[in-house]
Amino acid sequence: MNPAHLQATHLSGPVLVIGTGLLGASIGLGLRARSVDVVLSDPSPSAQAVAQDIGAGRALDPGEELSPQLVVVASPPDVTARVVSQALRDYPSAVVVDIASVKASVLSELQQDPALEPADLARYIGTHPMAGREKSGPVAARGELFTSMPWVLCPNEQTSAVALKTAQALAIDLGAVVSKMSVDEHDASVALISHLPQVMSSLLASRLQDTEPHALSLAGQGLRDVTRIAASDPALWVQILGANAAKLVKILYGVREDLNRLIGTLEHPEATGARLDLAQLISEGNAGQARIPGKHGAPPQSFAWLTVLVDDRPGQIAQLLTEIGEVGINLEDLRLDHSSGQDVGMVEISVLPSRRQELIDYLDSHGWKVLQ
Ligand SMILES: NC(=O)C1=CN([C@@H]2O[C@H](COP(=O)(O)OP(=O)(O)OC[C@H]3O[C@@H](n4cnc5c(N)ncnc54)[C@H](O)[C@@H]3O)[C@@H](O)[C@H]2O)C=CC1
Ligand SMILES: O=C(O)C(=O)Cc1ccc(O)cc1
Repeated sequence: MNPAHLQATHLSGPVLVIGTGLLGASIGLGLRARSVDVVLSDPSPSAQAVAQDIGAGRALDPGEELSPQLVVVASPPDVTARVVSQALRDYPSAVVVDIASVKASVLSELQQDPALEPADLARYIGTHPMAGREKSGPVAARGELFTSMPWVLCPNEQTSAVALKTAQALAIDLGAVVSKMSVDEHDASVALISHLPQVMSSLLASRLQDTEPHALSLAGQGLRDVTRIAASDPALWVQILGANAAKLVKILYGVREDLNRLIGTLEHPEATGARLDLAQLISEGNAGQARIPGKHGAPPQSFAWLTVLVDDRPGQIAQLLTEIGEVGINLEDLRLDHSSGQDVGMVEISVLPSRRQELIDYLDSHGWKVLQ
């Protein structure tokens, strides 16, 4: 559901970002690129200093009385309600948003906070940018993190039109695609779309801990695809999974059933119907995967991949991208890989299927080695 009835506006600032880790510093960088005045605050002096050094915003000037248009709380989920509550009281004319990965627990803590009046909650709106990385801290921050990524707004019953509009302006200024949901709809959705992938990735990657190096040396892109987020921060995920346990466990009951069925099939692979069961498993996966939307929330789009071999020396990839730009073909996605033990890199490129052959012919004729 898109809040299309709300006219898009931009932030005027100042914006105070509390919590200057990966997300807070990325928001600061993105807003600074639009020349919005961003003030940073973090209880960790090093997180604050790094965020300032990378250009995500400035410190409060000594003696400055800040009156922010917007406060963005980007702290860990378990302290988020407390930080929001303090911000609502410290800045009585500001809109306050948080970006924590879970929404119902934060709202319920705020609704039970005796220090807040119902009117305070009119200036608060929970939000969640569905963009991040498996790394944390401001060093990993990127101003473009939110470009074309979903950003969910979860207004509460009291949220004012101004608060909703200001949160929408934040997401739009950072290039995100805005949608609106209740906190329960949000938490049920992310249990499947974000929290299940995290636990499945962690479960799978944990199997690799004691694997022999000769087996690991065979690792290809498939394993990398499904284990990237297994490198995520345990401290953050303990909080996310704990806060959304009830919604996630319902999905895991279904996964357990499917897993039991698969184990039963594989224990007797020659039994009648076993092959059909396996085909069904893979086909059902095909059907689910095909439903994942493309960029900008567009309908699922399958792109065609090709692989280009490049020498492992500086400037090669930049040169390749420049040449692809010159032929006017839009890159939909890009992955880099290295052949173990060789001085070559592999650049995997995805483009619209209708442009794939044209790009292969162009790159071939310009001396690139294309693997099809
Ligand atoms: N990591 C990700 O990919 C995503 C994270 N989020 C949410 O964004 C929020 C921040 O996550 P990250 O930036 O990844 O974490 P991070 O660990 O990189 O940064 C968190 C920052 O909050 C600061 N902090 C700790 N206690 C605080 C307090 N009481 N008051 C103010 N700041 C405090 C820390 O010093 C740290 O600099 C979390 O609520 C998370 O659920 C949302 C979308 C994606
Ligand atoms: O790294 C990725 O691809 C992620 O999906 C990261 C992420 C982590 C937590 C969120 O609440 C949202 C996104």
